[in-house]
Amino acid sequence: MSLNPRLVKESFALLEPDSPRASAYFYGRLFAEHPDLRALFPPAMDVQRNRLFHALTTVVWSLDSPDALTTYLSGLGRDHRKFGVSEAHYAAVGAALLATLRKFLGDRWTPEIEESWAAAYRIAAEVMHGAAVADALMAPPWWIGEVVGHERRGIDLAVVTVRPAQPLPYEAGQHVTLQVARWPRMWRQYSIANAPRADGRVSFHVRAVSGGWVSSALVRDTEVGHSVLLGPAMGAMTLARDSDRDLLCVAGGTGLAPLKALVEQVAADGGRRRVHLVVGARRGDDLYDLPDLLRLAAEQPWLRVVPVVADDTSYEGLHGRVSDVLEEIGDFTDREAYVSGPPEMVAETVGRLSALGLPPERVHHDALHLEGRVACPHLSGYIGAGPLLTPP
Ligand SMILES: NC(=O)C1=CN([C@@H]2O[C@H](COP(=O)(O)OP(=O)(O)OC[C@H]3O[C@@H](n4cnc5c(N)ncnc54)[C@H](O)[C@@H]3O)[C@@H](O)[C@H]2O)C=CC1
Repeated sequence: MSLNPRLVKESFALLEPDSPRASAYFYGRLFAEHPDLRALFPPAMDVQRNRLFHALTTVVWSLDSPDALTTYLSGLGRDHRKFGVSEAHYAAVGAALLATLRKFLGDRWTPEIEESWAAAYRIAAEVMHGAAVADALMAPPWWIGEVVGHERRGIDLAVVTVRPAQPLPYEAGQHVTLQVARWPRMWRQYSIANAPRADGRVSFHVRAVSGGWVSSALVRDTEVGHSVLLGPAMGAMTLARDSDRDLLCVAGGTGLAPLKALVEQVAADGGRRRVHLVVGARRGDDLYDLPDLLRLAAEQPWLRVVPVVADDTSYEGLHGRVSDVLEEIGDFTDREAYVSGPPEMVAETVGRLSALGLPPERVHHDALHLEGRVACPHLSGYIGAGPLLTPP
């Protein structure tokens, strides 16, 4: 069986307009044929449905970038260990996926397209399963963590610090999935907001969003001493090892978390790169971490923090959306850029940086999609709840 990336992409583009119905059909068929698999997923499947298509989009559009695809799928495979996914599950998901594509493409489905999808799926499943097997030799499927800090920084925002019971390996800029005792099987993604610390503690910036069960529980019902579960670290928005360029970090809201981790990493590496950290918020009082950032900037001559507020005329400082003020702040064309925040803000900022002349390989982003947020089709990343494509 051979893989033709063009056929996979073209046929997937035909399916995209029908993605909500196709996703519902996929899960319906999967659970009808394998009722035992239902127990791996959370009771509410809304986030899950987006998640499947987001992951498929990432895989399909990365078919021509084998390294990025392998990194993504390996992370996914390691992450799926926490669901107790087995090799047989991969086969069940593969069959349901092909059945879904066949049904929704109708007479546009050809034996060549089927062959290409089967090959793509087989390769993806092998990478995910292989990474999971290798990971099982050295790491647990999930980590138990004790909440050791809980700071309310606003009506709907908290900085939550957790100490994992065992060492949790990660790099600055990565994210993990997190589960609270109150909502079993409901995993949500959060970036770790600090560079690795000697005592292993990890901090998260959490905004309680409407309809966000896990984020609300973390902000409103979590106290020091509570336990949470953490999945393995994932994501490629880490410091580019082969570059010593100065950095431009552009944050929107709690998207600040991974960028703060990168800033701390630059400090841990000796502060040899200049960093401009542009921090966007809707209102002045949404700049929930500004005192800490300004303290860091006062200590570190290589760091400049630029707060920007979009919707608050009483704010005494720079006004606008982060994507619109970059040119005013400086010329960043020779820098390595990192962008994190709401999907629309990431898309706008990435577009603006490209228009300003930054080549795409120097613009890093890792669109996270937390509860209640809609995926931005051309950005990579994946949503975290139950198993995804569960495994192939
Ligand atoms: N908590 C975490 O660990 C992480 C969160 N994120 C994402 O960051 C986002 C944070 O949400 P909130 O704190 O509620 O932020 P928010 O919705 O209050 O927005 C923050 C900033 O983004 C700007 N913005 C919004 N829409 C824009 C657009 N279309 N173009 C340009 N700028 C725009 C706003 O002007 C503001 O400066 C969420 O989407 C979350 O998924 C991303 C990475 C990590």
